[in-house]
Amino acid sequence: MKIFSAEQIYQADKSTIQKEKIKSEELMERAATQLFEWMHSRLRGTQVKIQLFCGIGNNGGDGLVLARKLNEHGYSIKVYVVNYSDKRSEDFLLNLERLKDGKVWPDFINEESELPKISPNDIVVDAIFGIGLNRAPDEWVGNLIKHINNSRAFTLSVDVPSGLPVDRGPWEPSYVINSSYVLSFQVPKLVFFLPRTGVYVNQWEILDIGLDQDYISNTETDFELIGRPEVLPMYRPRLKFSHKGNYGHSVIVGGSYGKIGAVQLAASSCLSVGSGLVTAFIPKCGYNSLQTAIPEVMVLTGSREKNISGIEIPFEPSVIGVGVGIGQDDDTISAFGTFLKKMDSPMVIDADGLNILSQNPEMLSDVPELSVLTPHPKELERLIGHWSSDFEKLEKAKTFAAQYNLIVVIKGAHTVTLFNGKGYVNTTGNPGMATAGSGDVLTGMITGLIAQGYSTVEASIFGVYLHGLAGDLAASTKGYEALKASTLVEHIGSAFSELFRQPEMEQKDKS
Ligand SMILES: NC(=O)C1=CN([C@@H]2O[C@H](COP(=O)(O)OP(=O)(O)OC[C@H]3O[C@@H](n4cnc5c(N)ncnc54)[C@H](O)[C@@H]3O)[C@@H](O)[C@H]2O)[C@@H](O)CC1
Ligand SMILES: [K+]
Repeated sequence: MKIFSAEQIYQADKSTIQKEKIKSEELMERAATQLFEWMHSRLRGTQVKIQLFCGIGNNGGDGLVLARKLNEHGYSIKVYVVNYSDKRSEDFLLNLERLKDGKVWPDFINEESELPKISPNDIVVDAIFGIGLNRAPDEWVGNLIKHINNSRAFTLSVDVPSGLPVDRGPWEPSYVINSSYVLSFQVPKLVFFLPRTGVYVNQWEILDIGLDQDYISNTETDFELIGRPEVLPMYRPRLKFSHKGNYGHSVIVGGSYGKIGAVQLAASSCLSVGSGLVTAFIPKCGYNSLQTAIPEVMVLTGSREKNISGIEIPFEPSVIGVGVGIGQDDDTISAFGTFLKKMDSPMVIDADGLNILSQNPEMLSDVPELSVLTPHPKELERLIGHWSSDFEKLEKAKTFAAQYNLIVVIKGAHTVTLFNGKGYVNTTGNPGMATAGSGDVLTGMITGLIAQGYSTVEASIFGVYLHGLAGDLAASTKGYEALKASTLVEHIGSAFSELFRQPEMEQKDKS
């Protein structure tokens, strides 16, 4: 699903209005009807107190239309207009009159007003600011937002949490609504998925308000949300008359004394994702344990006992995954540098492989083009330097990826794969996956997909999605805390099956 910028959303809005020859107030009515139906289907007339806080723009207008509909259906409502400016939008004013026609008189809140009482049992509708926010809210509006957050009431945000800009970080982090649920119009917003801004969004859902489909499908976006519909077409089915030679020979280079497990995890996940053959290249100390742990994996060792000091692979591998558990011994660093110079087909680089690159940036130009780098935030910072917001991080990482023609996979709650100026935002995974070895599994999976003929960018997007899905399936039986990286590997098979599972038909109760 495409992730639009605020500007593109306004454009989609305009294009819908022109094409359908409707007025903007009709689009607002349509949007707010969706909001109302969402609430009504859940509340079914329950007499809970609903407090609606509406700004003076179109987000506030949506709130007023919702208030009118809730009132018409007998809900117990209280409407506040957060009067932060006298530049009221036309559709806001129109709907204010319509609300009054229904005998609902909103209270106007301004700088001097007392903060209204909100009980934890109330429902708050947050329609103060939408995507039009373009500067920090005034202090008194910020205080109202803090007051709503402190109330612990269930807070339903219209389109976006108020105070959260969609194309940058917030000016003042405490002046943003902590939403229990965001009902966002038509398209998801990038800020929902980034670590510093996603914290304001507990749950979100998209409401389809019928914006112009031609505009949506013909418009290129900088970011895309990756779910099942996006990865399914990437899947390459295994053929009946195929043999292991059709699915590539992966090599995992890594390991050092005490860190052979990293290679074990990467190699076994590489096999489980379907690589035809897997060879591990490790220092001698890991030979017995690795051969014993995974009989399917072939093992080559270097000349040293505890670390890698030279990398010789006596055949032409389909792809190489390098760096897991490799350590940063001086000889390992120079062996890695020589290896990069020698190789010209893309590889997957992780962990200490990345740390070596950040400490020896001259090696970056030897990394084969279209290789995949899989940093977690600390490793990324070592590579590209410090950032002050998620947006700056993404820009810097994009520039870095473009400079060396690489794919950069920024690991996190919503892993973002960056390639060719575009970001692919993953939707699978859970906090149980924040555990030792989880990244080694991802490296093995991406490597194993490349071995089978997936392009390096597809392998990254698909691998990240499957890795998260395996984690979600593992968490459904193990919970978060007990989830180990090896459990992830065990669930790779079910993750593939899950991709093709048809949603169960709803059973109709005939009794
Ligand atoms: N295309 C869509 O998706 C639709 C959008 N609609 C709604 O329209 C919203 C956008 O409406 P608007 O463009 O009117 O903007 P907002 O309602 O988000 O903000 C209102 C106005 O306040 C001003 N403002 C911005 N920051 C401020 C600040 N810190 N202090 C004081 N004033 C500030 C700006 O002039 C802004 O236009 C969306 O979020 C959505 O809720 C819906 O009505 C219908 C369709
Ligand atoms: K809002």
